[in-house]
Formats: sequence, C-alpha cells, structure tokens
Amino acid sequence: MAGPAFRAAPVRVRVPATSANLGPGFDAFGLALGLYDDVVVRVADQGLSIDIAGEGADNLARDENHLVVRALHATFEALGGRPPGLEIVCANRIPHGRGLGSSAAAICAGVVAARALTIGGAERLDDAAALRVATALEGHPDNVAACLYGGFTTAWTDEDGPHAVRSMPHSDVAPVVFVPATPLSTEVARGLLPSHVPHAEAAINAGRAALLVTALTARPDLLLPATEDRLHQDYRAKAMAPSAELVGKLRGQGHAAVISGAGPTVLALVTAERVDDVIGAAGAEWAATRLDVDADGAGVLPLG
Ligand SMILES: Nc1ncnc2c1ncn2[C@@H]1O[C@H](COP(=O)(O)OP(=O)(O)O)[C@@H](O)[C@H]1O
Ligand SMILES: N[C@@H](CCOP(=O)(O)O)C(=O)O
Repeated sequence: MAGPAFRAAPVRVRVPATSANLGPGFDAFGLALGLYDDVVVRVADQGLSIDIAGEGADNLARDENHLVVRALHATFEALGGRPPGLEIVCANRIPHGRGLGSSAAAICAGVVAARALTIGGAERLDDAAALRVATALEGHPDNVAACLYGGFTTAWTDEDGPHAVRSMPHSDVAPVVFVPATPLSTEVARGLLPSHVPHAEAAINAGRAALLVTALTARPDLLLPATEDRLHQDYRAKAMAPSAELVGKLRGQGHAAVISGAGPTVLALVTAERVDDVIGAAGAEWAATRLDVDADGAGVLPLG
C-alpha cells in the first residue's frame, strides 16, 4: 500500500513551556506557560538537516536522536509512513533540564508538525491520539497534556492509554518562576522517588489535589493549602537544596510555592497583587520571571 502524501510547504509550530505536578498532582496536573519554542519543519527529497538557535544550540545532537526528530518519526509512522527527508529549524527559548517541560515541548513540536505535514493528518490523528503518541515518548502525560491543550490540565492513564481534561485558571492567578542556573534531568529526579509511600501521606495528597482544582480555577485564596505535596518534593530535595529551601521560605511567608515539574525551578502561583511581594521574598539572588498562562497549547503558525 502506498504511504501518505506530504505537504511541500514548510510548517511553523509553536509549543509552550509547562509546569507539571503543581504540588500535589504528581504526573497528573500541568499548566501551560507563556514561554515558547518555535520549530519550522519542511519535507525534503532526502537527508536530515537541523539548525538550532538558543537553548541547546551548543550540545544537542543534530541527527536521528534529536528529540523533535524522534517525535516527527514516531508520528509519521503512526500516520502511515515517513517522508524521504526533513529540514528542521529550531528557535529554543525553554531552558533544558529545569522542570519547565522542554522535553515535552520538543516532543509536541514534532507530533504537531508531522500531523500538519501529512495530507489528511489532522483527520487521522486527533488531539487524543496526539496525546498518546507524545506520552509514549515522554513517559508521563502531565507536561505533554498541558503543552498540547494549553491552560490547566489534569491527565490520567487507563487501559486505553493517557487522557486529559483542560480548564483555565482564574484570571487573578499569576505564575512566577525562579529558574536556577544548574539543570537536573527528570530521569535522575524520578530515580529519587520511593516505590511506596505511607497511606496517610497519600491521603493528604489526594485531598490537596482535589482542592487545587477549585483553588486554581475559582478560589485563588486557597492556593497555599492546595499546593501542599507529600509524594515527590521532599524525596527530591537533596538534589536541589537551594530550590527546596526557597519553596519552604516562600510558603512560610504565605506564598503558594512548589517545585516545578521534577525541578529545580521553583514556581509560585500568586494573585496579581502579590507578584512583587513574592519576588521580594525570594531575594535578589533569585532571578524571577512572571509568565502568563498559555491558553491555547501547541499550534501551527503562519510562516513569518
Ligand atoms: N528543544 C529541544 N530539542 C531537542 N531536545 C530537547 C529539547 N528540549 C529538551 N530536549 C531534550 O530533553 C532533555 C531535557 O529533558 P528533561 O530532563 O525531561 O528536562 P525538562 O524538565 O526541561 O523537560 C534535554 O537535555 C534534551 O536532551
Ligand atoms: N511528573 C513529572 C514531571 C516532570 O516535568 P519536567 O518538566 O521536569 O520534565 C515528574 O515530576 O517527574
């Protein structure tokens, strides 16, 4: 049987950074943030060329191991076959290995670009199927769900694979990130987790995760109790002591601070009028960035 046909014109894809877990929602909650990687992909007659600007330009592979390429190939295969060659141009802004979903963004860029480049791809690979392809590559659904769908997502997995629902945070919620200079790989951070946790701790997390859905979407005044976690942050603290210390300090002053994803970035979810307070509370040694919530998730943009 003949393989699929491909568009000759390049596609430009924009993918947001994401913060996973948000405290109690380990491997479930994700929040899309207004910080983006842009990837342009064109089908070529042969070969593979990769141009990278920004994050990772000095150290990323320019071959089949590049994560965008792996995601492109996985998605083309899911759609019936690969094109003979690819030209890829990456403008990377999301820092790598900081807990802001750079790997999820690279994967979603490849998935969305391959779908857009395949004639009939959008009809044959809907968002639920795209989530399945992306999760298989990432290993957990939380970041890729928020990256694909935008907003605040809750992901879960059953015998049919990963699923996610999306909502928008309350308009008063302002994410502020404190990004350390030193990376920590998600794989290493996952290796620090125990195989079992006490029932009482799990029960606390379940209650706080349920509360966070209400706090984030309707009751920002409840964000501090709603972001308490007992499942992952303490176990990982030794790999990111300054970040763990900052979370404790900010929470002690009433700010809803958590480790973003697997760390070491610290995320504070505050109301708009408390942005300056939380930045001041962190101290001058921490570079702080206020980000918007991204509402739309990964998308195909006009070529500029
Ligand atoms: N834009 C990108 N292009 C290619 N590979 C990427 C890109 N972003 C991230 N990666 C790969 O993912 C790794 C970081 O993934 P991970 O440890 O999960 O951290 P993060 O929290 O940033 O997702 C990088 O070291 C790199 O191998
Ligand atoms: N639930 C995952 C989230 C990892 O996010 P990342 O941005 O650090 O890749 C985990 O906590 O391991």
